[in-house]
Amino acid sequence: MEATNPNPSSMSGVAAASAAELLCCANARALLDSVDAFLFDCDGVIWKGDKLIDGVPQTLDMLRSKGKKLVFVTNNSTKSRIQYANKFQSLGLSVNQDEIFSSSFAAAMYLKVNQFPSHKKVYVIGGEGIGQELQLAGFTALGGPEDAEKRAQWKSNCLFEHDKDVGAVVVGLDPDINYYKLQYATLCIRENPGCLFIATNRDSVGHMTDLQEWPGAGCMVAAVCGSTEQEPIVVGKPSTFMMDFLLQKFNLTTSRMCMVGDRLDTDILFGQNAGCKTLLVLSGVTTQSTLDDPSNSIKPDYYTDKVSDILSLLGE
Ligand SMILES: O=C(O)COP(=O)(O)O
Ligand SMILES: [Mg+2]
Repeated sequence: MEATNPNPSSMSGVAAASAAELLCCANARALLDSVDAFLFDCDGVIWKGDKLIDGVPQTLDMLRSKGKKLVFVTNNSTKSRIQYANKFQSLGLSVNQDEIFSSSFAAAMYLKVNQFPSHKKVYVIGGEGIGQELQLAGFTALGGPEDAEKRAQWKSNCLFEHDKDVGAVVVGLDPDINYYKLQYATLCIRENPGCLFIATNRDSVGHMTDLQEWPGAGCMVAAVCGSTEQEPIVVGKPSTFMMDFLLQKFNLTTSRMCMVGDRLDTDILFGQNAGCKTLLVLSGVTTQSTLDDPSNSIKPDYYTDKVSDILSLLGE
């Protein structure tokens, strides 16, 4: 089975030439006038864990009232699109499932567009969201939350069995990762001929709760890279794989879109890779000093503290 990396160049980093501009009244107005759609990252932009960031509902309402299309693109794979729609609703935001693009959905769509055979199975290191999206796409998922309590046994004359029909391993954020899952995924990738290794994303850390950052999917992916000595196909940001779905769904032009995110190496690079305008918010994992550090080559077009600055700067 052949499958290609959806966007190999995206991992190398694309440096924007000019320095980021602080968002102000004048450029906020110009930005609003020059785009038809805003793509929002979620963790660190819309919410932190289960806590909404101040001013988000009013800002989204204002943008919608001006006829802007709003789309939500998250690398957090723990939920499916249906589960995300419920989360938005529980936070008082009315967002349709069709407006949400999660890396869990991207993993299932990657298999679909690459015609992954339906008789093959997918082993998952990750949360419920990946399994749900795989099922909705007609695939059989193994592992995930079901293997949360399993223990690998080191006993002589005892072979760790794995399913030879697993044709892909998907690795995402998994708070219940364990040695059993690592052995399972490793055997599939190393021993099942042609088995794909797909990563939902490689974020180093994220605001899984409102008060602090936690290890992201990058560390789960790194564990499997370590044991298999293979590099994964990454379907989440900064790969533009999800962008293709988004553009198919909504009739949008990338140069008239603005990606709003809190990470440089995923969100801002994703926006730049696709040819969108980019706005970094400092309400998540990136600090002003990281942005300004001479070693940082990823410069957004604009930056500001938080999403609701758009509202206040426009005097709405
Ligand atoms: O939680 C993560 O790993 C990243 O999620 P985000 O893309 O919504 O910021
Ligand atoms: Mg984020």
